[in-house]
Amino acid sequence: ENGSAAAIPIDPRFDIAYVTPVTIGTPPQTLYLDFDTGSSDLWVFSSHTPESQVRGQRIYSPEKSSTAKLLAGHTWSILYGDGSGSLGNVYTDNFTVGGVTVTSQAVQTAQQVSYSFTSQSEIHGLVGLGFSTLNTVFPNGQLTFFDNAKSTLDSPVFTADLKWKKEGTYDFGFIDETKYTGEITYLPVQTDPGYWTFTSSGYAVGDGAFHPASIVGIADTGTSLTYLPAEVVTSYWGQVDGAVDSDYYGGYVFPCSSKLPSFTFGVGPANITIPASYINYAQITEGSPVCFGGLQSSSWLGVNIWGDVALKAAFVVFNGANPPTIGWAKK
Ligand SMILES: CC1CCN(C(=N)N)CC1
Ligand SMILES: CC1CCN(C(=N)N)CC1
Repeated sequence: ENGSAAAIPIDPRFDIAYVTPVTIGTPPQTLYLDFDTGSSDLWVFSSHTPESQVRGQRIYSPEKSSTAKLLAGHTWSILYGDGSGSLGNVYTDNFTVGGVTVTSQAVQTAQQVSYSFTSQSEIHGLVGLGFSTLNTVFPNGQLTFFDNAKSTLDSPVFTADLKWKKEGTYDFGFIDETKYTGEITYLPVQTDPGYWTFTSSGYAVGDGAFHPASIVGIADTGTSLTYLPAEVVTSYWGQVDGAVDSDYYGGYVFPCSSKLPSFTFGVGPANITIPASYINYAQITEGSPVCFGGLQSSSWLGVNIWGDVALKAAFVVFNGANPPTIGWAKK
């Protein structure tokens, strides 16, 4: 059975993250979760999360679900790139996204969440769509929703059609030809250590010359911005008057009134152009004349990340066949 579900920006001012409605258990409990191709744990705020750490989030209560089963003796603990994290225990239960149901999905219930999750009331947990090798459940790692659902889908794929300040979609099991233009260019995926890792063929700043390069990075729906090698981002921000890489603000900032160039990245013989508006990411605080860039340096990260700023410029196919590949199309 195939499915389709909304990817809803959690903030109307800038695309910090997208959430998608899911139902868990019997009777169904609806939560809005952050679908994250950069991790592989499915965890939720729950009746096991201390009240002091819950601030407006919906919670999953396994004790209210007739189909919930404790996965005895199993625990999990995860730390994300931005220092946030969570930990807890594990149940299996019915899990449905856009009409696709997995009847015994490992649902990791949070017993602790870090402050950045407590402070984000719109995110009720995460659905990891990375490779299951990254799953943190101990002593036995669990499968992602996609790995569990794959065999029931017409095709072992899911697609991301994220949008700038608008609702997009995640589709499961099929490729919707109405969501893209031209051809889809498929690239090989390196599945070790477990991200959707691919190699971009280069970049161009605005209408400038294309610079062939091999940029190894991950396609990551769970990261807001795009983080690329220092030489790439310095050549981009070098075209913007007043842009500086600010220690104080933690990245490239620029005068909000600046006219930004677009950014084009190569996908095999094809390319995707990120409009300037997507890179004019947000004012550093409401009403400030200083804006934070959507393109930042990856030098402190140790990995290049094609986050939402890049993904929302494309229609992206996460092909879970053997071997997996990743497809990119304009839209
Ligand atoms: C490599 C890092 C990318 C950002 N992360 C994520 N989307 N969960 C954490 C891992
Ligand atoms: C993968 C990301 C999900 C959202 N995050 C957060 N709310 N602190 C960061 C990690």
